[in-house]
Amino acid sequence: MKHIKTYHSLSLNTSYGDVMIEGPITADELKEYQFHENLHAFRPSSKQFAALINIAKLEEGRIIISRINNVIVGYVTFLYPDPMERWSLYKMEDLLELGAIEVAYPYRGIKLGSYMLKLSMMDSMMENYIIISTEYYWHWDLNETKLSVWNYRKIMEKMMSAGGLKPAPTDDPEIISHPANCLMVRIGKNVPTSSIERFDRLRFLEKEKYRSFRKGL
Ligand SMILES: CC(=O)SCCNC(=O)CCNC(=O)[C@H](O)C(C)(C)COP(=O)(O)OP(=O)(O)OC[C@H]1O[C@@H](n2cnc3c(N)ncnc32)[C@H](O)[C@@H]1OP(=O)(O)O
Repeated sequence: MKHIKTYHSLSLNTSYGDVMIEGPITADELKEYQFHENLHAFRPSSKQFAALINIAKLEEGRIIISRINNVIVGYVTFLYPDPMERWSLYKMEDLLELGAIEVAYPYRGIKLGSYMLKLSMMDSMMENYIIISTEYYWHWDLNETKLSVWNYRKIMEKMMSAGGLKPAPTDDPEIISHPANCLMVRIGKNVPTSSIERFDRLRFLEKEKYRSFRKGL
């Protein structure tokens, strides 16, 4: 599969001034910018910036950013699921994971997350992918926001729906270990039925396992 990346951008007028939402951004372009020090929800900001640069270099990797002048204040990543994870079991070339989305603390609640997802889907290539996002409440910034898991889950659902991702059932043990966790999915218009069927099996691997135990019964 050829992963064609087409750049899109939009400018948002906010109380913090104009914010440029743009991407997919190349690794060289990323290196031209500063990374806001408050982008540390997943790991220290310098390490996260280095991770983003590496993702941008991947053939399938996509980085969409929110930028004020030359400072990156938000980002979203798309790449193949981690080879250690269930979602890479069938090595589906048309299955991408929304790996992480983050907006620096002072700039939250002004729709940057929603707009980054909207912009991500403007590239018609995204219609060729199944996009997943695994939502685990232990990845959420409950400390800084002081929100309950359920209110945080509401934010995630609203924001993800801006990119067309919707909660979808699965029997993944980690996801079903807490009712606020969920799998979010967007199936592009050009995804073939064979991929959708393979993805359905992937969502319900436990069922598959029991079916194979029953062989001959
Ligand atoms: C796959 C993963 O990455 S899971 C982990 C997700 N990332 C994190 O938790 C990292 C820390 N959190 C963040 O960076 C941000 O809070 C994000 C990325 C979750 C949300 O980004 P934002 O730009 O603030 O989201 P955005 O402004 O688009 O808000 C989406 C909706 O939630 C609402 N919302 C956002 N923050 C709050 C809040 N603190 N309280 C109540 N509602 C809120 C918005 O009003 C909006 O609702 P609306 O569409 O009805 O107006």
